Amino acid sequence: MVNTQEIVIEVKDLNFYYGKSCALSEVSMDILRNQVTALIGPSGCGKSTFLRLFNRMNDLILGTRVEGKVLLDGQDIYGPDVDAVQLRRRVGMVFQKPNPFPKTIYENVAYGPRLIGVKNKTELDSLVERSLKAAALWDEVSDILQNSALALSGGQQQRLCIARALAVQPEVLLMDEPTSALDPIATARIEELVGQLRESYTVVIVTHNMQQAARVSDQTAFFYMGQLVEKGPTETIFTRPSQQRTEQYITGRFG
Ligand SMILES: Nc1ncnc2c1ncn2[C@@H]1O[C@H](COP(=O)(O)OP(=O)(O)OP(=O)(O)O)[C@@H](O)[C@H]1O
Repeated sequence: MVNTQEIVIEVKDLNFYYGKSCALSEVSMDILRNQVTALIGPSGCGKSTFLRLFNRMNDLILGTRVEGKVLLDGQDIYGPDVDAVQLRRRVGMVFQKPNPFPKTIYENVAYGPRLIGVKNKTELDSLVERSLKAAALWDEVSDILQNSALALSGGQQQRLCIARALAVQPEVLLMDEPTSALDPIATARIEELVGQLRESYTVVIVTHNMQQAARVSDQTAFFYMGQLVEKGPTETIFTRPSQQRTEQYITGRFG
């Protein structure tokens, strides 16, 4: 039985800067294992910046600076001895627009495992199958694994990107508006998939769509102008938020 109150990521007194501009201020938050946490808030409030802290993607942007701590399983991921490439194996990411490599479906999923040294064909085949099954794509592609990934539909490409992220067996999966480029049917499939992923992974998802946050997440965090206004069980945030600003946002009074 999974302990759903176990903390996987702990953020403490975090400030984040793009040059001199402070994008996140004094944020402290726990992310619970095997739960889906949604990050919501108006455009520019810092959701994506916050998400990208967890796999140090912001490091790739020149002039950025982090103060405070981000602990993954108790280890400071901004510590001097942390290898960001290793970290990104443990904390996978899926982006707004599906971005498969211009390779076969099989190669897209096998890419990560190959990079970390999996060479055995049987082992690779089984990892590819397992990852595609976990991403709810196997039934649609098992006969066409050698076809180009670019020939798949947008929704299938996004599930392939999820399979690619899962293939290196991460602990945490970050999703930055993963359905914003998809039609309603493809969106519904990804939402259903997110619900299944929580059984094996911890998911943190940025979404502009409040109905989506309400449908898929266990926990919701509301950000406003670089600050965490409040975070709690999704049902509570959407029915009895403790802050007036949260209520105004979720009832559509500002966006
Ligand atoms: N690469 C960057 N360089 C400088 N400032 C940035 C950069 N990326 C984001 N910002 C600024 O940081 C703040 C937070 O941006 P962020 O993209 O995290 O917000 P967001 O809530 O995800 O917005 P959206 O919902 O529009 O994607 C904004 O003021 C934005 O202009």
